[in-house]
Amino acid sequence: MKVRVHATIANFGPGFDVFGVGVGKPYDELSFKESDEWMVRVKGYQVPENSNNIAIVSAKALAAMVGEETALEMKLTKGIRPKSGIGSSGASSLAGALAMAKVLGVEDDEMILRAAMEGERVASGSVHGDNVIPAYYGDFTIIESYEPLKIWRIPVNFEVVVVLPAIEIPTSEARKILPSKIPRKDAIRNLALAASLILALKENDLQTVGRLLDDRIALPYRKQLMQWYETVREAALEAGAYGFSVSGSGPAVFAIGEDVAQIGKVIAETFSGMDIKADVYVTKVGRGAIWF
Ligand SMILES: Nc1ncnc2c1ncn2[C@@H]1O[C@H](COP(=O)(O)OP(=O)(O)O)[C@@H](O)[C@H]1O
Ligand SMILES: N[C@@H](CCOP(=O)(O)O)C(=O)O
Repeated sequence: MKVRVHATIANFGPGFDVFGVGVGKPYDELSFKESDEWMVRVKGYQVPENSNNIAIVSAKALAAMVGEETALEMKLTKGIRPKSGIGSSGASSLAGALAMAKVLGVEDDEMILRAAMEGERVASGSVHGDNVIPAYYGDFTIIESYEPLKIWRIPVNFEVVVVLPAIEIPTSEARKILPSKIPRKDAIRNLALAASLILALKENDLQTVGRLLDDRIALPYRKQLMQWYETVREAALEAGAYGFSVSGSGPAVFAIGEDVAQIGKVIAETFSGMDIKADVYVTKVGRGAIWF
């Protein structure tokens, strides 16, 4: 049995820790079977091949929730680079939870998601569901609350380009640098951007969605980790992007527009001009986890 879990764009502009959406590539794939002892083998990007692998962490969390001590033998094909900003830890966490759910016959969405978030807790030092939740559903998701877990879903299916520069930004580091308080005017601005973006999304008005891809909660502070941000953003907009922003905690960036392939090419060329190699993923949003 195999499960494929796609990358995600968390935050999606003004929705820090609340908005997220699944994208078609890259993705992790996990094959698994019940076993007498825990084992994970990894191909692709290197992550731990022991109990520190968060696919094991979340699989164990799900088994514990139902009082089982089942172990799995897993083979992880790691297609999403860690410390990328496109939900690498979230994808593997969800894959592990889904694997255990399949073996134990658990179909409760909330249980699977909460188990997956335990993997995120280990990877990033805090529980945030804005990778695992959109990775599960694929839809554009809005997390209203965690207790109780209340999620709003907006089906989406538009083109996006994700560009991943050869830079690493651990999510944990990108969260540590955030202030515990922000100016009221910035909170109000983000409220306005987020509410307006949801309405534009519901109307499939992508030009307006693009215009609203700003953020005053995390981006102003994280730019210190991405000195290149404004240069790349300007190049994307000049290439015709409706909007551009950082994916998750970065360094991956994304853009929407008429010709996302051309926009992605220009973004990669801009990085290249700074001697930074970048991978370009021209894909679509709205891709959730799939069994095959
Ligand atoms: N299966 C896994 N997939 C991704 N990261 C893993 C996995 N197992 C352990 N890790 C560790 O979790 C951390 C994930 O880093 P993080 O910055 O959260 O990635 P991302 O921002 O891409 O989600 C890394 O230190 C990585 O080595
Ligand atoms: N809301 C989180 C999202 C982290 O996403 P990742 O893909 O960088 O792990 C944050 O901004 O810290």
